[in-house]
Amino acid sequence: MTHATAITFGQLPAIRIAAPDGAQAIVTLYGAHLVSWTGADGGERMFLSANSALDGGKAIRGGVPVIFPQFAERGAGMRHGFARVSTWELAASGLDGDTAWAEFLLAPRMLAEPVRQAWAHDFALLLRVAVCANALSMTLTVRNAGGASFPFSAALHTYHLVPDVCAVRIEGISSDEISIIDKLDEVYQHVSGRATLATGERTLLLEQSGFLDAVVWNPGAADTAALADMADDEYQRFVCIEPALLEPHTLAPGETWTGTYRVS
Ligand SMILES: O=P(O)(O)OC[C@H]1O[C@@H](O)[C@H](O)[C@@H](O)[C@@H]1O
Repeated sequence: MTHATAITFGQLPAIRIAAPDGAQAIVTLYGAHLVSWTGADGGERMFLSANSALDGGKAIRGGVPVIFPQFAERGAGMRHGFARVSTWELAASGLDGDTAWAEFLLAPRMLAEPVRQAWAHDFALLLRVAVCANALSMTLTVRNAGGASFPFSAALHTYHLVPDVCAVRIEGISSDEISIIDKLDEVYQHVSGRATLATGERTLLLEQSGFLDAVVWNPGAADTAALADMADDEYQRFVCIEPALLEPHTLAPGETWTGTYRVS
């Protein structure tokens, strides 16, 4: 099996990244959206809603949406930014030892015209996705390719698959252990960058750098009922823990910012 294969996921062109040990990830070019991650042990680790659009008409509900250049409604632009609803390109792929990886690129020339006009900055976004054994690494790089500074926020909005959200325990993000009783939508600023997620099935180590903050989200029953792209009981099967850079970071011309994230 080659390490990066072009496939179709739903109706979307996608890349399957496969390591020799069996670890795999699938990333759609729409959004550079990781929609599946299986460890070498074969277990799926990402939630994807059964009701998600997979046709490029609406952001995918599940997996790892790339949030850029705006978080949620903290700004005048598109909710959670345009990166998750834009079509990226596969820039490169390879195998480093046992690790299979692929890099995805988004640049202004690839944006829909109204989107490009609404955020008229010259940038390059690069997302590197790598898998090996039971670890997933994602690195997001933002480069200012233009002549003027711009501010941005970013996040990797990870939907971790869990057997039962009530059994979830998260440590290392807040001074108290986090559990989910009902709806939770909480921002944690300046986190340590090292946390654990006990899913009830396994304990994952979550490591982040560059991303200074974390957001924990589960919509609970009431908000899920209002989400057209999520089945009513699906909130029970995921928790979002999102490495995030919430306070807009200003990049000068020629500068780059890098956020790293590893789940193992
Ligand atoms: O429905 P969206 O745009 O994908 O957003 C989902 C959630 O994303 C989270 O990051 C926000 O904190 C929530 O407030 C929001 O509801």
